[in-house]
Amino acid sequence: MIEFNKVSKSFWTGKQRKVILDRASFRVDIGQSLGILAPNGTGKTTLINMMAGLEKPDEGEIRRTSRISFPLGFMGGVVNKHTAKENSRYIARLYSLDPDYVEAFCRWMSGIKEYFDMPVGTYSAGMRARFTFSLLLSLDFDIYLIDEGMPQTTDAEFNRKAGAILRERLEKATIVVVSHQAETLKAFCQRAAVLRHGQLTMFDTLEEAKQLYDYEA
Ligand SMILES: Nc1ncnc2c1ncn2[C@@H]1O[C@H](COP(=O)(O)OP(=O)(O)OP(=O)(O)O)[C@@H](O)[C@H]1O
Repeated sequence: MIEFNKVSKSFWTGKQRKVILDRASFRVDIGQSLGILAPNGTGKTTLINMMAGLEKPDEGEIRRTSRISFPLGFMGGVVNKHTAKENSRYIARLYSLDPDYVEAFCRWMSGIKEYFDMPVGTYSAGMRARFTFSLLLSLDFDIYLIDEGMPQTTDAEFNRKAGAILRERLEKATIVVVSHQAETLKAFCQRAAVLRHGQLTMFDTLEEAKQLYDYEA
């Protein structure tokens, strides 16, 4: 479970205060995958980072009682001068998992072949996306946090494998996806919300959330 209790977050740009959350309260429950709609630049990444514990609120409290992932695509724990093999084994140890398993899973899932044994700094954007997505799925979380949907890769074999693994995970895990478009959220969420004016408004269906979102736009 992730619970935001009267959470406020804003940034001072030098000219104005950019409000992301204004005493917002809401909960993400296990078993209820949530899609959050928000226009670009309104705070999707900040919100996901706060859920992950990477950013602190200015005020209020965030309670996290489950195993919550880092955001998909977050490269904070990945060292560019090390290979995918080294990175995956190191991160496995951080999460007290078997390094052989995590390495083998990522090697198979990412499909980046000999690049798996080359420094991450030499990868194309697509290879990075495939590696970080594999890394996320190799670790066991109750809630997976995803910023703007799945990595866009042109590799059909990877997309097929990733889709299958994700569907399998969805049976057990909960996913929180933030996006500026409803289409991205369709495949994942049971509930939906709209981030606007510093509040997260919850809806039972994506269709209802989309109506408010489209109306505001
Ligand atoms: N550290 C910071 N200092 C000042 N402003 C910030 C900071 N971090 C984010 N912002 C501003 O806060 C707003 C929300 O940023 P955020 O990256 O969370 O939005 P987003 O919805 O994910 O954006 P995008 O869709 O463009 O990725 C933006 O206007 C951004 O410029």
